[in-house]
Amino acid sequence: MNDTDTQEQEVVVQDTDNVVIRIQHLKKSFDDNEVLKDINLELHKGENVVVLGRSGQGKSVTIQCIAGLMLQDEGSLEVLGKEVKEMTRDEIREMRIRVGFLFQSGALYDSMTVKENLSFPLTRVLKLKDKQEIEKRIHESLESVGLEDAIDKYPSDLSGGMRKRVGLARTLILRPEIMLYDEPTTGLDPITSREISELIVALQEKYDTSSIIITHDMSCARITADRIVVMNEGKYIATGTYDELTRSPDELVHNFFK
Ligand SMILES: Nc1ncnc2c1ncn2[C@@H]1O[C@H](COP(=O)(O)OP(=O)(O)OP(=O)(O)O)[C@@H](O)[C@H]1O
Repeated sequence: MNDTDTQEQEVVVQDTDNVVIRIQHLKKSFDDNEVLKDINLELHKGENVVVLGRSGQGKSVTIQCIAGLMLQDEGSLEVLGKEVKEMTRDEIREMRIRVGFLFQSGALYDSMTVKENLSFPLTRVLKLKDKQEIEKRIHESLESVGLEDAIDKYPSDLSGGMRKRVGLARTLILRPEIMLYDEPTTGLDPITSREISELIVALQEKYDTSSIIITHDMSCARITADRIVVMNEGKYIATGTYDELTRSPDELVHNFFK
């Protein structure tokens, strides 16, 4: 092997280590509705990528494929070094612990208190039995979203922003390495939306997670994104920082930043 070969090999190894999600030529249709036509994306460790796109473009379908909730028709989707379609049931289960998914609704159980909502993933998913450990994790995760006082409340007693925070705490309690956010600020007023966006960044720094954030909220995109990809008609048509895309000559891209 000569010097050039060695250098090339080193570059490839570094790149692989750093990529936590790699999507190549992903395609997905529902009957004759071709939703994902050719999706390509690499999410690097510690990176926050925002996916922007008009309604119905397939942003949610993409993250549902990543989370193993939906199977693609074609293409490759590697999460934490493993091809999702080749994972066994146990591997999918393990992947869903390592990849946290925050749904638009926050998906809290209304009949349970905040504490019960948070202990649920610990006892059901992680099968933790140690009461002290469970209490410790619940307090830690509520503290990280600034909501320790809400521990005995029911979701119906909380504001929309507080419910989002509890949803975040419940996802983070499993200590995921990757976070998938489906429109985390939808339905919130601009100030609360800004607080949630800032919290996403603070938590990403605290727990060293990597994130994909789907949003229509340009303020959320500006605050959270290291990099933005713009999706249109089943493809990613542009990628760059918020500032770079603001200057894009492409009209479709530019329309988001007006
Ligand atoms: N399970 C499903 N069965 C059939 N069609 C589906 C299914 N899930 C999504 N679709 C279709 O895929 C397309 C993309 O939906 P998706 O929810 O991913 O869009 P989106 O870009 O996330 O939109 P929004 O921003 O409004 O949430 C839509 O036409 C939708 O009807």
